[in-house]
Amino acid sequence: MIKFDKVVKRFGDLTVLNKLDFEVQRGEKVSIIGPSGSGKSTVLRILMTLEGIDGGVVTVDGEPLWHEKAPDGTLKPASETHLRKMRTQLGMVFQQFNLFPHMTVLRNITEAPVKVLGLSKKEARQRAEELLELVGLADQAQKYPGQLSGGQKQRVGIARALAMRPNILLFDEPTSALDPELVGEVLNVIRKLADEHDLTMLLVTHEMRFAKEISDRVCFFDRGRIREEGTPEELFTDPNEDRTREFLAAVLDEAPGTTG
Ligand SMILES: Nc1ncnc2c1ncn2[C@@H]1O[C@H](COP(=O)(O)OP(=O)(O)OP(=O)(O)O)[C@@H](O)[C@H]1O
Repeated sequence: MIKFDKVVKRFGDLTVLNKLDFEVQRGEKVSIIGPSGSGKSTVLRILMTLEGIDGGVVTVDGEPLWHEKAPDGTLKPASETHLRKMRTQLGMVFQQFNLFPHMTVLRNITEAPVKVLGLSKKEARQRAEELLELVGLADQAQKYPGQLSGGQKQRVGIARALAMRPNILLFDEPTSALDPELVGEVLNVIRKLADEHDLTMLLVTHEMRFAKEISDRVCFFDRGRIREEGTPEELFTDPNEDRTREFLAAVLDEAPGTTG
């Protein structure tokens, strides 16, 4: 469903992704863990077409994301039309929620389906109401984001991403801006999605216990490459690489209550 083939990403002199090879199968739930600055969020931002690439090819559901096939079969840089089309396959849940503060919860969720997918207001509203039910916020539709707790805002963020019916859902540290007592309610919603839907999910997280619980596979990122990957049992219980072991020891030591 997702393939990074020798992908290079630079910011000025800094090479953030260094010929990254990475794949996610359809329906797979994959977590990315790793030290700060290792390029985890950049992978999601590239998929969301928020950042371009400097080398290699990214493929989503068999089609190049940042390229288009020319008539002679070669790849040329993607047009805005191609990017817009590809973008509809992906939804993203952001660390800082990114809700529109001047719109009600309902409008936050209906806006893109109406504007981008061309749904009627009625259809979009019906879809939004179902999703608010799913995330446990059916009674908050007319509130503004400023009237909600962080956990509620993030659940709206999840409903908003799902309203576009993406095939792939990306989570960028969805609980790291939340007070500890609000983390659980957001993780419960993500857990429910993982259990009940065949969405492909890619999650960047510092919640080690959660990554262990919901992932089919965990990838340890270090300096723009996958240093080690495996099932949660393999990676958390018996990592092969010293670097993985050091990282896990440090994070598990730092916050045993949330990461253990
Ligand atoms: N727009 C940008 N301009 C310049 N440098 C950037 C930009 N975005 C990210 N970087 C740098 O790229 C590197 C990787 O960033 P990225 O956000 O992908 O890391 P990360 O692994 O998600 O880290 P964290 O866990 O702290 O969020 C960092 O050194 C960051 O400072």
